[in-house]
Amino acid sequence: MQTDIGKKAAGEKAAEYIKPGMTVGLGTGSTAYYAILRIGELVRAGMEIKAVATSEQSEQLAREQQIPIIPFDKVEKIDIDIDGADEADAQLQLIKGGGGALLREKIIAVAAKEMLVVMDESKLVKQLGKFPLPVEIATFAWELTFKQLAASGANPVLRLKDNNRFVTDNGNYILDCRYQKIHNAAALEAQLNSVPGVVENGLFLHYASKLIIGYQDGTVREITRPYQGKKSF
Ligand SMILES: O=C[C@H](O)[C@H](O)[C@H](O)COP(=O)(O)O
Repeated sequence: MQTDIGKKAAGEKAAEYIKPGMTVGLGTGSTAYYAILRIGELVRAGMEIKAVATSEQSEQLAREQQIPIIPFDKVEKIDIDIDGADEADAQLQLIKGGGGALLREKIIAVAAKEMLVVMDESKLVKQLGKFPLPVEIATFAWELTFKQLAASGANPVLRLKDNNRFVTDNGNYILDCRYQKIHNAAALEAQLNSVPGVVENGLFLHYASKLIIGYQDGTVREITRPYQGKKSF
């Protein structure tokens, strides 16, 4: 598939930032997939790193690739998190969670010193919001959480998979909220977080330090945010 050329280029480029001794956050999705494959090659060639995964799917792939996954009580730092995005703007604000991994992804992104976002060119937008914003919610009385979000103008849709309710790795549901355009992402994030039953939202506003954008001709472009003094723990 042609778009995979861009995803592959971005994923493989991100792996170049990994140095021996690092602890690496492994993202989720079809672009992070290529980064994990490349990291697997580096590990099998002798590079010593440790990793944590943002989903069960990525953890399984990492284990297949012989990437050492460490338990969270052994994590002393996370040097780099490499993850995909569903949308990103030039300010490095993101929508994530198209694959349902947003909660674990945000926990790792917050903990990491650097977050490298890998994506193909189709994900770069002027304004966030065309991609429906994933909001992870508790299953308890989810219908009431749904109504609260609907009343706030979120136009939520309960995510399904094979005609059943989609359930995240954490046992929650996802509401895909259709805003079309998000004018004030920070205000929206605060509003969503104030609704009881909302576990996490897919807005990642302050975490990415670099976008690595892959193009269909196999080239990449990087957009870097000035260092913000982010420390792991
Ligand atoms: O929940 C999934 C993640 O946020 C993914 O990183 C995001 O959906 C992008 O995935 P992909 O690279 O497959 O488009």
